[in-house]
Amino acid sequence: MCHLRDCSVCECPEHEFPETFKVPSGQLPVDDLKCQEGKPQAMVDRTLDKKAFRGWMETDNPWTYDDETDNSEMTYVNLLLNPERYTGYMGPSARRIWDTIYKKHCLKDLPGDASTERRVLYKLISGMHSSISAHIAKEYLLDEGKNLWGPNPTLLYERVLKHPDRVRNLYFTFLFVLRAVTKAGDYLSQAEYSTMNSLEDQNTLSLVNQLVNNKRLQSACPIPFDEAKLWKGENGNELKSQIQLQFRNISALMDCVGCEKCRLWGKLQILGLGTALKILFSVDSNDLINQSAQLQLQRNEVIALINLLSRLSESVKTLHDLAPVTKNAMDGQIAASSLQSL
Ligand SMILES: Cc1cc2nc3c(=O)[nH]c(=O)nc-3n(C[C@H](O)[C@H](O)[C@H](O)COP(=O)(O)OP(=O)(O)OC[C@H]3O[C@@H](n4cnc5c(N)ncnc54)[C@H](O)[C@@H]3O)c2cc1C
Repeated sequence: MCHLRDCSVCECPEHEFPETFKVPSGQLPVDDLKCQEGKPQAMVDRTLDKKAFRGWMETDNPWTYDDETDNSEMTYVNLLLNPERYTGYMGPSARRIWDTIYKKHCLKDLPGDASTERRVLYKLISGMHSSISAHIAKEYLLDEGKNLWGPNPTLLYERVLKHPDRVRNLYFTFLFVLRAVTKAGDYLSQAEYSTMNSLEDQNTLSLVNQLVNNKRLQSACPIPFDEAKLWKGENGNELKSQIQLQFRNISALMDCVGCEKCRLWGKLQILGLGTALKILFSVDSNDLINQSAQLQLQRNEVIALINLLSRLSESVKTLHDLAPVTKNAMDGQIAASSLQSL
């Protein structure tokens, strides 16, 4: 389905796996009574303290297809070595995935009276789609023989810039995810970023704090998205269950993406969106006291959320950087075709 080597994912060699993330084979789970010989005093005290972050949990996310907990088939990949860019994945297989998402899951051609919530789901998927297209356009294989990579402004124009709704949806998704990250700010700034590499871990924590406590960002965009307005209708809960099911189906569909690297980024970004949905719609915004107590995230969810925000913000920047170049290129093409038709 993909004709390029660039479609494959390079996994981290064994020695690069963070020690703390390794699951030793054959080890009994910590709460297995057999390994504590049935002694109650040997049980781990799991009382939760008042801090926002209370250790990594394996809590179910109602928005995602549940395979994000550690299992033996999981491996570690360095995302920096596997950038999201052009892979050559296209044609009927890729088209079928997008079509299934939009058509089967009733996201496209929404009737005029479709609920705001359904529109939100459509915009989130469309925004993520625009972002994927922007990354393909930013790093495109211009000459396969020479292995020459660079921007492809025409592709960006055709797939994103020419469609103002796709641009708007990218901004919408960016703001939605930004709101989720800032709402979970307390939790994220207390999470354990422990990989046994103390320098990297300190750096990660410092970067997370800079992001969630960024004064310029807070004043420029105090409430990027107001989630309190949703699910207020008569059938709010029923609608939420329906939309959760739709999103879970979309999340499961990511396993069918026939290009390894696209699947990696597709799954990661859908998990990031599912995490944003969980933060915004599983935590009561009015209950400030219990807000942090209600939130439980898995390590993979945090990784996916932050990476999704990074992808979306890079895509917004790509649009800004390439839009003028694109305009010149398109003006040139239009001028050339007008000359031809004279
Ligand atoms: C999950 C996933 C991840 C992928 N990741 C990569 C990748 O990393 N690298 C790579 O090279 N390819 C990737 N692909 C393939 C890529 O997205 C395209 O499918 C492929 O490049 C062919 O593009 P296309 O021009 O046929 O249009 P597509 O992007 O396939 O779009 C199909 C149709 O969807 C509609 N559409 C397009 N954009 C939007 C939007 N923003 N909002 C609403 N509707 C829209 C249009 O009707 C369009 O004709 C991925 C595909 C999937 C499903």
